[in-house]
Amino acid sequence: MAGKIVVLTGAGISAESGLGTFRDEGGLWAKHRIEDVATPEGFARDPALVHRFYNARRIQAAEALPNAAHEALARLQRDWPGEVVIVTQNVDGLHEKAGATAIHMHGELSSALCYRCGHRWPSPPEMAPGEPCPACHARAGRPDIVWFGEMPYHMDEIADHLQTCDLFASIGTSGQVYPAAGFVQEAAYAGARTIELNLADSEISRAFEDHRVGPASRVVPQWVA
Ligand SMILES: CC(C)NC(=O)[C@H](Cc1c[nH]c2ccccc12)NC(=O)[C@H](CCCC/N=C(/NCCC(=O)O)S[C@H]1O[C@H](COP(=O)(O)OP(=O)(O)OC[C@H]2O[C@@H](n3cnc4c(N)ncnc43)[C@H](O)[C@@H]2O)[C@@H](O)[C@H]1O)NC(=O)OCc1ccccc1
Repeated sequence: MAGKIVVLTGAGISAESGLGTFRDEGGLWAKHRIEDVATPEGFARDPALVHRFYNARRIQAAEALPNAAHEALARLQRDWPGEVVIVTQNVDGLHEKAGATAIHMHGELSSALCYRCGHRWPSPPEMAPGEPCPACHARAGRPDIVWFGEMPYHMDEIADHLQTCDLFASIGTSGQVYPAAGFVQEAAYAGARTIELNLADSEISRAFEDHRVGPASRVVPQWVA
């Protein structure tokens, strides 16, 4: 019986598609204060600033194309005789553009959320403060993104997959943000083999049995083949 594979992806898998990572040279967090643009407190303080930040990323992501790493994972998900679950920290839609399905634990740029009634709807390219909710009509629209201090999405489903996978792979993530950075321990503890594919060592490289170092567009297709 072919094993079950869980693949965790981070910003590094989309870097070669032209979408900046967070912590690398000239990354998003070098240009923006996390407290201002990626916390509920920052949104309450200055929603216009937060919308500008996500509007720019939403337009960039809409124009971006998946690279060979996204395509290789879509192929693996299609052709592997066992189950392949992609859990992504990314808010871009590049896994889906490559034909794969992914669990978005930190939300999606293409979705808007009403913080009054919880309704979700396809986000307009540009959101503005007081975005009206099409369900309750409150002017309470926000980017459907998990900010720091907020509970990530689909955590129960993800926990089940980590408990039942035979192989856990991590691609393009620095391992600095929890709970995602703790997934390798959960999977290893449940008996899974573990592999990290990254451009450089991460905060959690020691937790992995196997490593492939290099750009995702090269090492992921090689690993899948
Ligand atoms: C800074 C850190 C210490 N803080 C946290 O972890 C906090 C607090 C916290 C919780 N538990 C803890 C335990 C210890 C310490 C702190 C905490 N966590 C939270 O607040 C989380 C919510 C965190 C989510 C925040 N939102 C994001 N993103 C959406 C926004 C947006 O996109 O704007 S986080 C964001 O940063 C994270 C890290 O980014 P990466 O994707 O890894 O990117 P990065 O730039 O860092 O690294 C890129 C990597 O790629 C590599 N690379 C570059 N180019 C390539 C290339 N070409 N090929 C291959 N690899 C490449 C580089 O070498 C590098 O390694 C990702 O998750 C990403 O989504 N919520 C929460 O904990 O809720 C309660 C809770 C309680 C119980 C159980 C569950 C929950």
